[in-house]
Amino acid sequence: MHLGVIGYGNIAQTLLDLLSQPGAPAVTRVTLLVRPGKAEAVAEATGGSALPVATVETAEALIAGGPDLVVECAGHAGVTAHVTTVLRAGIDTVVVSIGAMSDDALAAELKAAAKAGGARIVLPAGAVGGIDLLSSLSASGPVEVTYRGIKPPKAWAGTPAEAVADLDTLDHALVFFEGTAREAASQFPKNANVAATLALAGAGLDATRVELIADPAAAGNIHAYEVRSSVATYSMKIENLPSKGNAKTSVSTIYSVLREIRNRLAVVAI
Ligand SMILES: NC(=O)C1=CN([C@@H]2O[C@H](COP(=O)(O)OP(=O)(O)OC[C@H]3O[C@@H](n4cnc5c(N)ncnc54)[C@H](OP(=O)(O)O)[C@@H]3O)[C@@H](O)[C@H]2O)C=CC1
Ligand SMILES: O=C([O-])CC(=O)C(=O)O
Repeated sequence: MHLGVIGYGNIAQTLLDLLSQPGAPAVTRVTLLVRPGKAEAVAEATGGSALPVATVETAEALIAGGPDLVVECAGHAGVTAHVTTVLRAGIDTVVVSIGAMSDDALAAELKAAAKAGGARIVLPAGAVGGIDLLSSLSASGPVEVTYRGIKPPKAWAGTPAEAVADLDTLDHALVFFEGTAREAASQFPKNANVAATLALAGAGLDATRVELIADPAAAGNIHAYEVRSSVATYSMKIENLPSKGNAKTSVSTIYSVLREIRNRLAVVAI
């Protein structure tokens, strides 16, 4: 597989490492799409990689190389800037920054581009689990979903949480946001992609209730949610290890991307 990757931050860097390990999915080369002016530095940084890595600065250059699959891990701005072009070129794209789909106009544009190009938008489970069951249940009738995203205070740095609390001195768990998944995804683009994932799999962006919590005692990034439907009721709590390179992003997100790649190449997809 020739893999295209949009962004070269925490997720992309670790993904490249994982793809270079023995037993990794059979990705034979990678093209990275980075911000204008950064290609040379990134090419230097990836020079020692076990995989051949090319670095480009435009979506046009990315698609010209003919990748078999593209993974977006460049935040909501990266989705807006590049994914439409990739989909219109007929290349399936794994969109990690799922919260970008909470913008109805952008979501419609992405879907239209995918349809025109004959490509698919793949939304990975990311840092959460149970999306298969939730998506299945949503076909059975109404589902009720309540989600709580709990992270240590430092993971909320640079977000509107700072207006509500002093994150450096917070000594108790604080619910600083209550609202819908759509509101959470747009106000916390680096922290509430899970809320959007649950919403898109289940009750929708305006019906999925979300609480966001800063908790100095949190054991990592915690995603907890309850689902009620006529067919099944379940609850889930995931305690995720934060990434070394970005405390906001759980390591499991990167393995979820790896799973999407593995399933594209495997005889048995699971
Ligand atoms: N679905 C899920 O469960 C999860 C989703 N996410 C999403 O994944 C995103 C990436 O996470 P992570 O890797 O940890 O974040 P990082 O901030 O470490 O990396 C993002 C990278 O994307 C680059 N970038 C931004 N805009 C563009 C652009 N227009 N073109 C090319 N590159 C661009 C950034 O460059 P620069 O530094 O120059 O801005 C940065 O290097 C998060 O922002 C979040 O939206 C994260 C965790 C879980
Ligand atoms: O990685 C995580 O734990 C979740 C996350 O940042 C998000 O939902 O955007």
